Amino acid sequence: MKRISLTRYLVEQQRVDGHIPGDLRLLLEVVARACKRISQAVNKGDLGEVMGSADTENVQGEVQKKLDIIANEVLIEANEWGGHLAAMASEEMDSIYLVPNRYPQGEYLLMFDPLDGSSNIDVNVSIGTIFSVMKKPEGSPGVSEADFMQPGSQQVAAGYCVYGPQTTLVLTVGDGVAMFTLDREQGSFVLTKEHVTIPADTKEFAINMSNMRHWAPPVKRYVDECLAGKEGPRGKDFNMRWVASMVADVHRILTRGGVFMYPWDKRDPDKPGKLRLLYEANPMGWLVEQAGGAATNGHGRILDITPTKLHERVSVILGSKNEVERITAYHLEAEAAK
Ligand SMILES: O=P(O)(O)OC[C@H]1O[C@](O)(COP(=O)(O)O)[C@@H](O)[C@@H]1O
Ligand SMILES: [Mg+2]
Ligand SMILES: [Mg+2]
Repeated sequence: MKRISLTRYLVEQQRVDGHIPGDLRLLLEVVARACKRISQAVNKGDLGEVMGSADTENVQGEVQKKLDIIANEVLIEANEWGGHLAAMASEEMDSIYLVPNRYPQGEYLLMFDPLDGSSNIDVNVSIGTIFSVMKKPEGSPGVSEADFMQPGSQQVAAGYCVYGPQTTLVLTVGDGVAMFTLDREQGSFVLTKEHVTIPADTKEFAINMSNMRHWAPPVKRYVDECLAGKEGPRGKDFNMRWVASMVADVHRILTRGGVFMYPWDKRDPDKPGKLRLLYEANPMGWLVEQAGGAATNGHGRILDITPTKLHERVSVILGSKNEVERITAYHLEAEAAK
């Protein structure tokens, strides 16, 4: 099979298909380079100074791991000087990061979860980086947090890099989903899957079952029906998986189908969900849609939500289309019955 590098794939997206402008291509190459560096740090594990807690908290009150901070710094350092970006936003930073004046200013906004699945770092289970790219709204002078308040449908690129047994970068620029495996000897990402497609039906669901007693009735109804198996209303047995790293759970769904849920629950009723809209739900939602799946918050399409704050949280249901539609219909039915 002909080896196609990420660089070549992106050049083809730019030149042959005209899908992306040159500066977006260069920006994506920089993000990929940063992911390679994060992958190296992850692989060092206990041999490097990368494991354990940093004994600090992020703006969301979560204890930061050393790797959360390292990954955040790697992404900023790699991206701030290239001239493609206006600003960045990250799970690990309270407010937006403006490209310093000493560097050329670009027109793109980059959002990222530098290290997703933090609780899995110390136990050597797959973790990853999630990213989303949008354009600064036209005509807006300077750059401010308001520029980031665009629905996910405005994304021009989105992806993640999963650091597992293999390091795999998964990308969409609106022309389907492609996967690139890191060839560690060559130091380059090589195209290993194109036109990724999620089957519309599945027999596998992913949810943190320990929260069952807190779920809303439509979520409980769906999972109860799955658990009832062949003898239940679905007439088939279901399997369950929960890695507790969204990147790894979504990667499985892009690879073999399934449905992933991190729904609203009544532990903290004012919080719409656990996952963040701008740098977790939006990029994953778009990837899943580009692979033929669906992504909703139980009520409507995630990509249609206009955010009101940088670290906005959202309820997430994504994956195989027919299952996501079923769970969303259960929510809408419950609402209509109120
Ligand atoms: O520990 P829980 O409740 O199962 O939550 C797991 C979820 O939290 C996350 O780890 C949140 O991401 P961060 O590690 O980036 O905060 C998701 O990746 C994952 O799906
Ligand atoms: Mg995360
Ligand atoms: Mg994180």
